[in-house]
Amino acid sequence: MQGVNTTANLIGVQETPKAASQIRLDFSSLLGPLFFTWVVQMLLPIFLMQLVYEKEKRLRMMMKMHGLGDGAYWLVTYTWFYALYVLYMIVFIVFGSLIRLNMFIKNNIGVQILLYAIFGHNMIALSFLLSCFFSSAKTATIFAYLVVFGTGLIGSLLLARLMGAGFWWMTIVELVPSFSLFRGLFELGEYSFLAVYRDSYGMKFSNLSDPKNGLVAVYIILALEWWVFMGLAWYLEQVFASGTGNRRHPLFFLDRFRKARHDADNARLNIQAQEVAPAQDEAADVAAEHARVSGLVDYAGNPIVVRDLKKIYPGQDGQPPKLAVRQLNLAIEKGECFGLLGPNGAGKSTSINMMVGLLEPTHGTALIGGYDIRSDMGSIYSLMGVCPQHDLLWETLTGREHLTFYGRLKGLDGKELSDAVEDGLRSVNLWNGGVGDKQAQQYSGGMKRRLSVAISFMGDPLVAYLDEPSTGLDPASRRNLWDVVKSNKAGRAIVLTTHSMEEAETLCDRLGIFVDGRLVCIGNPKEITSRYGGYLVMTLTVAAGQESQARAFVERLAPSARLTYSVSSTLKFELPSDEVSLSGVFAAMADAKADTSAGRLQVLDWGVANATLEEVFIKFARAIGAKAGD
Ligand SMILES: Nc1ncnc2c1ncn2[C@@H]1O[C@H](COP(=O)(O)OP(=O)(O)OP(=O)(O)O)[C@@H](O)[C@H]1O
Repeated sequence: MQGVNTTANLIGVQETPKAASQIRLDFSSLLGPLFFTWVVQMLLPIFLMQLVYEKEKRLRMMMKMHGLGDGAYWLVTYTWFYALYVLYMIVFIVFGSLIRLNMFIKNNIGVQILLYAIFGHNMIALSFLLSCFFSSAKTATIFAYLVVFGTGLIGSLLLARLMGAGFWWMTIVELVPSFSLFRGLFELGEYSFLAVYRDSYGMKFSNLSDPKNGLVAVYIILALEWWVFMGLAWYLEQVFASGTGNRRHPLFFLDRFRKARHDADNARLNIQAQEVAPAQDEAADVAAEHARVSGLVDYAGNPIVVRDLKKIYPGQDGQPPKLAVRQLNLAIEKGECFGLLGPNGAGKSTSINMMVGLLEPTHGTALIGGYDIRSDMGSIYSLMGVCPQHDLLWETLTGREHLTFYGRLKGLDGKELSDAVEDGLRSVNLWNGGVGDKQAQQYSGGMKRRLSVAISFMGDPLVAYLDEPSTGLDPASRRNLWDVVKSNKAGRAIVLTTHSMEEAETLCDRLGIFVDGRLVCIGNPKEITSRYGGYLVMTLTVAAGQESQARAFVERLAPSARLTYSVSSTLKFELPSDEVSLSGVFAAMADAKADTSAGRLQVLDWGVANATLEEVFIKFARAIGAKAGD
């Protein structure tokens, strides 16, 4: 009986029915930590994607070359990210409170805001840090989503139980910021759950000192990590330099102490490089330019003065050091467009990269607007514009937005800025029909190229570098672009690299042909062709069957003439200039036409010209190729 009575007592509900009551189970408090860990971290993939995208597309480098220093970039990006995060969190908290989720309304709002505020800083710092390890925005985004969802699930399925037990080593687990966030949300959830159950208030500031409340540790961990992450991110960005420019030595912060060692390294490289590449004499025109540069005292009329610039890449895998630029001396005046020509691998990009601050010279320097590239790049960036070989554009920004952005970097503002943007769009034919207001991803290759050229002239820079500006353009677009360059020559120095001789002849006041790391000739296009061509090109069309007679005729004019082309009765010869002059050819042709004898050479058509720039270029490239093959 006793037993029955006990059972009856235990199931007393059956004996004396209990009054109906509401079940106070709060699901937002129980499941909240999982969902809220996901929601609060949802901006992490977006931040990381933007940071990696700007490195991947080399936009960081482009911004740097237009004057946006690393410090300013970090400050602007950080502030923008945090503003976005604050807005997002306001919506999150207001929405949660409006739908009366207990985690939001039972806990003190200050306690919650403090957690979200510190976590926001930590998350942005983490994005900067993670961005150092990725070179693809897609991979980085996928990774970040895995972190967001993975940490939420691990927290909910595994850690929640251990957190309640108060193990000391949970603090180590919480060094992972997402788990810290989870712990913080877990504590808020616990307090609000109990508050609902007891019909009381949730967590207040006074509860932070509760022995089992892990929120204080979370605050401290997140705040300390924020600084550690920022410091690490800054350091790794300098050392990895993935898409941001120069890669620095891991001990770069000891530069002052390393300088002597650094100079010794450069001196050693110099000696090694000289061993592999003996010095060669300069051509007369290159020597004259060298002497001109040495004699320059006032740089005002020469926005670019390059003195003894040399670049040696350290040898890798047992290879000797690579002497990429041997000794460049060059001065470019205001209003001058200087063309750098040369075969692939000649050292053009290396030279330009040193001038724009992307590479450190091994020896020598360049003065841009009077500022030294070794020490004053900050001042130089505001004086220069760059049109890189590949268009570095934000796919989702319009042409107008690009020009506005780069105009601002150059210090333009208000009406001056809007006028410069309008002029820029008009000058490159991106104004009509509202093309300038379309996103760059909708532009054709030619339009993107024209936009890149407009960017390089934004803010009226003293120096503009155009790296193969017309590559990939159709003939009409190319001519259009040439007009843009021509109309922007006044008042500035332009350095242009190109593989198109036509472009070089049309745009450049002077040219330098770069071969194997050195200038082999310098002068205006006409001078170069007449000086280095060294031969005339003669084309002759004669009556059928008179080909050998035509050859004999030309050999009488110039015994060393070389037949370069022959199709039916049309023949093309190279005549050495020291054997015959242009007037000599004209006189000989007049005699041949005046000849009325039987069996005379019947010339149906003929022409003679100096060698072209292309022929001179090929001659230099071949000479070096032959030397390399020796
Ligand atoms: N980081 C590097 N390390 C070692 N060697 C390099 C490095 N960058 C370039 N080089 C070498 O230096 C030489 C000059 O290269 P550079 O890119 O300046 O030539 P370029 O004239 O610009 O060629 P292109 O017309 O193809 O752009 C080449 O032999 C190249 O292989």
